[in-house]
Amino acid sequence: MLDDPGLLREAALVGPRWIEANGAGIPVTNPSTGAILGHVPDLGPAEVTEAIRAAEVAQKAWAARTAKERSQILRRWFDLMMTRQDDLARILTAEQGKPFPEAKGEIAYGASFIEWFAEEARRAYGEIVPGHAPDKRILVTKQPIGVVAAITPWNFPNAMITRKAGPAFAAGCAMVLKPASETPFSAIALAVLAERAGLPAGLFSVLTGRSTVIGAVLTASPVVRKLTFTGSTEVGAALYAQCAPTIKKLGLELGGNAPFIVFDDADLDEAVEGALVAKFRNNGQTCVCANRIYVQSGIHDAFARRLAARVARLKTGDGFDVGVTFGPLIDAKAVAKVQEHIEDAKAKGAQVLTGGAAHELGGHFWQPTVLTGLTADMAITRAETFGPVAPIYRFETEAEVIAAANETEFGLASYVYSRDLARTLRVAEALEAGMVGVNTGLISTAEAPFGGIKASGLGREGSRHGLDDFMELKYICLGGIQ
Ligand SMILES: NC(=O)C1=CN([C@@H]2O[C@H](COP(=O)(O)OP(=O)(O)OC[C@H]3O[C@@H](n4cnc5c(N)ncnc54)[C@H](OP(=O)(O)O)[C@@H]3O)[C@@H](O)[C@H]2O)C=CC1
Ligand SMILES: O=C(O)[C@H](O)CS(=O)(=O)O
Repeated sequence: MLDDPGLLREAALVGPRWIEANGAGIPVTNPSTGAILGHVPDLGPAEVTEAIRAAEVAQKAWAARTAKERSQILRRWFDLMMTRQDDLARILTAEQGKPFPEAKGEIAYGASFIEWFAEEARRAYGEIVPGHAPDKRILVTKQPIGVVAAITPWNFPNAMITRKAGPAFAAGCAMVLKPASETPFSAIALAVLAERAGLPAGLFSVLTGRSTVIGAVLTASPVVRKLTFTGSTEVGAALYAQCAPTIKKLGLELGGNAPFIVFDDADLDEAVEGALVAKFRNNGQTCVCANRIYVQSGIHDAFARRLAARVARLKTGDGFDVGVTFGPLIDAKAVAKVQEHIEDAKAKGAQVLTGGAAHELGGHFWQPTVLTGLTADMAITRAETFGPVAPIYRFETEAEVIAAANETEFGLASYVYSRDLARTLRVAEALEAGMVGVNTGLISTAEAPFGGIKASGLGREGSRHGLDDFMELKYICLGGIQ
């Protein structure tokens, strides 16, 4: 099914060498059909150590190259990703389930981070600061952190890797990556293309196997100077603690519980379209998804009716079928969590406007659902659903909805719809979140700093700030200048 079959490798990359699964190891299944797509090796501590050592050697030579050379290789990697966009999307849909057009969109989004940091690579400027004494001069330079470990999730199996690999390689770092067990083939295909682009051997490893085994070696190694993780807050906190003894720099992109706020004066059609994107992109399996939809009383009923009608017209099915908007959820555990949130809400008084039950296709498919009559005491209010459920809450005043929106341990994304400029700025400034979408439900782009506060994480990915997260400032004090 691929134009370039060499992109689908049942193997892991350990430093310069590929280790084949040879039909054994960890099976990778298609969440839509349950079919086994292939296997990847179940690597142990020895291979992780080998990858770290290879990274340490390769990183020094890589950092010694000019920024322009690093930029040119990253640019070639971007070009190869876009040339093979369809194949990368086919692999992604097969192992993650999202509809093929949406998978193609992720490849373009993921590639945009390599393109962006190919450009940023040549902008790691330092400073010369006026000295504090006549005979002193102050130089401030930037140097790569060194060997970086990355651990990434299954929901964006391409973009969550390139959002880290782009700045890491641009800065002059090496990367040892452990992708999610559900979606390793997207990561392996990226490594195949990186080799073709000229990324030096040993600079980029892709390790497959048990996450606790690989994570234990990565977090304990003093050679690994940074851990960059995207995934749940629970795992992020555990990794944070595991990194403490070696004082690593950390990048944590964790869970979310985004409020989506619609005021009476909002454009109704725009707010409904924005809610559709913010809630249902990737079947709701996105950390920036609208997890709570607050609608002011005056527009509440019209908004709820419109959103439910819009959702009910969309198609659920296999990601390769034409016209499908909603693919499967990633696994049975995800389906159970969606069902649990809906049943708890209904038991506490919520009403189902559309959906609300498993899809007739069975398996990991769920009917896209819109609920009204939600209240603060429900499980869906406190926890991230990570599925196609739109819970609508009614509110009266601005003060009330800001308090409700901020009543969460998370602080990643948030959204506000209003045509009152003063109000949108007041609310955007008051929301406890790293990112705010104003009259839009789609905010993620390589040009902007992506990240959260509170239990949603540390650091930013993308933008001109993203490169600094992979660099160290070095202060050089020149004395004796008479
Ligand atoms: N802030 C953001 O940008 C994003 C946040 N997320 C959050 O992630 C969650 C869903 O993704 P999900 O993949 O289930 O998250 P998990 O945290 O379960 O897994 C993420 C990654 O961590 C690995 N992992 C799990 N446990 C350990 C461990 N003890 N040591 C080392 N590695 C470990 C997993 O490996 P394995 O697959 O082998 O278990 C996977 O590669 C949601 O909460 C979502 O909000 C997801 C994407 C983006
Ligand atoms: O939720 C995630 O995994 C991503 O951060 C989603 S996004 O970058 O496409 O918004």
